[in-house]
Amino acid sequence: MNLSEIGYRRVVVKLGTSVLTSGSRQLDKAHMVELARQMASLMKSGVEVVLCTSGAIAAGREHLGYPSLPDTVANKQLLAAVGQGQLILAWSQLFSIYGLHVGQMLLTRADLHDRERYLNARDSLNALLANGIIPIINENDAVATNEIKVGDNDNLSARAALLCDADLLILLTDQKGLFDADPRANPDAKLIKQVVNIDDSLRRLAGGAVSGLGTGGMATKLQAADIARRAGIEVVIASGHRPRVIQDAVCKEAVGTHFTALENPLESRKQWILAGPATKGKLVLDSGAIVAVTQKGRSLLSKGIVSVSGQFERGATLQLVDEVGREYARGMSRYSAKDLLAIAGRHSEEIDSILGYDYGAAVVHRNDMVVL
Ligand SMILES: Nc1ncnc2c1ncn2[C@@H]1O[C@H](COP(=O)(O)OP(=O)(O)O)[C@@H](O)[C@H]1O
Ligand SMILES: N[C@@H](CCC(=O)OP(=O)(O)O)C(=O)O
Repeated sequence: MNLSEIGYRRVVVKLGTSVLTSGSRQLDKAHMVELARQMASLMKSGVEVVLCTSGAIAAGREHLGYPSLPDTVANKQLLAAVGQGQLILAWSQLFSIYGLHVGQMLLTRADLHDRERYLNARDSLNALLANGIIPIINENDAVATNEIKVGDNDNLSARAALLCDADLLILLTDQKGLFDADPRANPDAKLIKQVVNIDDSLRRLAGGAVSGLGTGGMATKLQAADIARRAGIEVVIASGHRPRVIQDAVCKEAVGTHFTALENPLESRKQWILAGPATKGKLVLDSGAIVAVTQKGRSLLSKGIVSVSGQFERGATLQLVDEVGREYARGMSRYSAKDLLAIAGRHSEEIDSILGYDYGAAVVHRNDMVVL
């Protein structure tokens, strides 16, 4: 099957501890290599893959010989700190069999909420993918306190899917998908193949049960599915041990539980820009830039900026106005006010020599802009 005809460009695959350990106390490398093979084959067919992997705590326990440590946050951080190195080493070795490099990204909630860090994380992800390198994401457990923790990798993978503008999120676990009751407690539970609406009755089915080493159970997978499908991303929950599971999910075969996406991503991003944080400043555009932005669907370049007002950092939402103050568009700035004061009216190619760095030619990228 020709994957480009299927239409998925970018896929986030989340692997739970239950999949990586196959229910044992150690990383099941024989199984991990098979998952790496499937992901590598997608990359070679032109579908970009972002891997969100759990397993650091399990790998840390294994590496230290299963120490009997009290169940405290600090000890989990200790295990994650030891295990993350082992985990990324394993993935790096397994993907190298297929000629692929990996890049590690350890994130926390704080990185995804702060607009500047969000943009930086997004740029790193895109840079890795643009160079054919698989981004491997996990929560930065060793530094994350409860306030800044996402807390579970299901939610983290959904946020990563939004971050990289994926069109499919695959959550792999130790069950065939979402059942109408916890299959561990109810052997007669039935697989739900299609979900079009996530409501309280569905959330009740997800219960609170968690596999031996997992975090959150189906409840966090449903939260993740809801976040992703509201942003226009399709979601599949399936068994990480089903043969060809990743490839089949990408080929739209009936695999596990499929969640229909609600809206298209652009609409949802527009809503975020309009309903998100208050605007922090204004950019006055010249007439050419106004035509480019409002009629030609272009990004805003520094050349078309006449003046800058407000104090803001990279990532702030700004109003794009004309010389009499009429607002034409709103969008997220890739440069701070200080940077923009220096580069306004200048050609994009000069940015690096003026600032000593550059975040790309677009000051407000098309994808981060709403034309009013
Ligand atoms: N309705 C349900 N359908 C499927 N699994 C459920 C359901 N309710 C609870 N679960 C539990 O969720 C567990 C998977 O979550 P978790 O242990 O966090 O795995 P992972 O490590 O893959 O994230 C399953 O082993 C299962 O017992
Ligand atoms: N960040 C932790 C995993 C947290 C988590 O959500 O685990 P899981 O439910 O197995 O996906 C780790 O690497 O051990």
